Amino acid sequence: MDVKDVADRALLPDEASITMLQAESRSPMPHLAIDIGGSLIKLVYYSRNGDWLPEDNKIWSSKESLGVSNGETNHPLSEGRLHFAKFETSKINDCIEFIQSKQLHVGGQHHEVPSKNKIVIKATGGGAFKFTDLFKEKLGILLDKEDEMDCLVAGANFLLKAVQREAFIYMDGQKEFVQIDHKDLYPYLLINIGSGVSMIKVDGDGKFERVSGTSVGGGTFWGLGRLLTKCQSFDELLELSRVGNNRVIDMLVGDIYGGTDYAKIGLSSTNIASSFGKAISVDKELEDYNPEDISRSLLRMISNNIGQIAYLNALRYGLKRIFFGGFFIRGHAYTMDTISVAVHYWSKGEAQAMFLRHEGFLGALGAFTSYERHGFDDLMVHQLTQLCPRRESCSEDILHSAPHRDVNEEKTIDCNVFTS
Ligand SMILES: Nc1ncnc2c1ncn2[C@@H]1O[C@H](COP(=O)(O)OP(=O)(O)OP(=O)(O)O)[C@@H](O)[C@H]1O
Ligand SMILES: CC(C)(CO)[C@@H](O)C(=O)NCCC(=O)O
Repeated sequence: MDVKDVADRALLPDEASITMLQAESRSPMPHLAIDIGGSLIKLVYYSRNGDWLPEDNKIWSSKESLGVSNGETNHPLSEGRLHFAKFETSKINDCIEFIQSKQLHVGGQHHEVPSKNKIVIKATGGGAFKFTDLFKEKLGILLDKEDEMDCLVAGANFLLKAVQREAFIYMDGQKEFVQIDHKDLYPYLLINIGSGVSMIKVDGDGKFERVSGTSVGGGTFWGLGRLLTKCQSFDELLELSRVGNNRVIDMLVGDIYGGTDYAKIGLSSTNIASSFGKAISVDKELEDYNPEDISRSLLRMISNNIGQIAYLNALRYGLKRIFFGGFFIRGHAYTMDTISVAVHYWSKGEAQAMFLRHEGFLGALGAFTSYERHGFDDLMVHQLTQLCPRRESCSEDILHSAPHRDVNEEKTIDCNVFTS
C-alpha cells in the first residue's frame, strides 16, 4: 500500500452526520469557536445548508423518534455543517482576514453582551489570552475564554460519542475504525500532541485530570527539523521523513553489539539503541547527512518517546485505551505507526493506541460545544449517534485548495439541527 496514499486519506474526513438538538427554543446555533495554540490556530464554525426549507419540504422529526422522549411536539430539522480550518499562529492576520471575509465574527450574532452589543466568541488555547486585544481591535469581538484542558476533553468526548468512524487503530499500514461503546468509553487516556504534549486521564464528561505532559512534542519536531534540514514548511519536513532512513543516523543495538541481538534483555540488533547516536561521528557534519534521514530519525525519536510516556501513564492508572490527538499526528502514516508500535511494544500488546480523524480540532470543538445555548447533553448525543447512518463515502470541502493541502484546508461534518 502506498504510504502517501494512506497518509492523505487519513486526513480526509469521511462524511459524517451529527444530529444536534438545541436546548433553548429559537436560539440560533453558535457560529464560531477558536483555539489559538502555540503553533496553530484552529477554527470550528457552523453553516446552515441554505435557508429553512419551505413548510412542505421540511424534514419533520420528533425527539421521541430519537429516543429522547419528553412529550414535546415535533420539530423541523435543519441541515448544516461544521467546518474546520487552521492557520499558523504566526500568520494570525490571515486568520483574522478569513473570519472577516466569511463574516464569521458577525454571523449568528450569538452570545451578545446585552448593553454593549459586542459579540463574544468562545476561545481557548494560550492565544485566547495573548491575542485578546488584537481580536477586539481588528474584529471588534470579545474572546470568551474557555480552559484549554476542559475543551480538549469536551472535544474528544464529543467526537467519540457523536461522530461515526472517528477513532481508528493504525497497524501495519492499515487503518481500522473502532466502534465506540458509549457505556464503556471511560476511563481513557487522552494524549494531545500539539507544540507540547498533554496527557489527560478522562473519567467522564468534564471529569478528568491532566496526569502528565512533555515539552518534547510537535514544536520540537518542527523546530529542530527546520533548523537541521532547512525545510520551509511542516508538511515538507513530514514528506521528507517518508523516504528517509533513520538507521543512517540512529545508533542501533547491532552497531554496538557487532551486528547481533542483545537477546537476553529482549533487544534485537535493529532496535534503536540511541537516537541520533551515529551523529557523534567526528567524520561527519550536518551537511553530510540527508535531510530525509534526519527528518525520519527525528520523527521516530519524538513519536517513540511520546508513545512510551503515554503507555507508562496508562500503566500508572490502569488504562487500556489511549487516544492520540493534536496536529503533530497530521494523519501521517509513519507517525501513527511509530506511536502504535511503541504502545504495543511497551505494553506487551496489552494497550492500544487509537487515533482521531479530527485530531487537531479537539480544543476548538470543545470550545464550540461549550456555548450554553447549544444545549445538547450527554443523553442526546448518546441517542443521536444511533441515528447516524454508517456512510462509506468520503467528502471534503477544501476552501483554499492546494496540491498538498496547505494550512488553510477545511474539513466539514454534516449536522442536522432541530429548531422549535
Ligand atoms: N502546517 C503546520 N504548521 C505548523 N505546524 C504544524 C502544521 N501541521 C501540523 N503541525 C504540527 O502540529 C503541531 C501543533 O499542533 P496543535 O495545533 O495541535 O498544537 P498547538 O495548539 O499549536 O500547541 P499547544 O497546544 O502546545 O499550544 C506543530 O507543533 C507541528 O508539529
Ligand atoms: C503548555 C501547553 C498546555 C499549551 O498548550 C502545552 O504546550 C503542553 O502541554 N506542554 C507540555 C508542558 C509540560 O507538561 O511539560
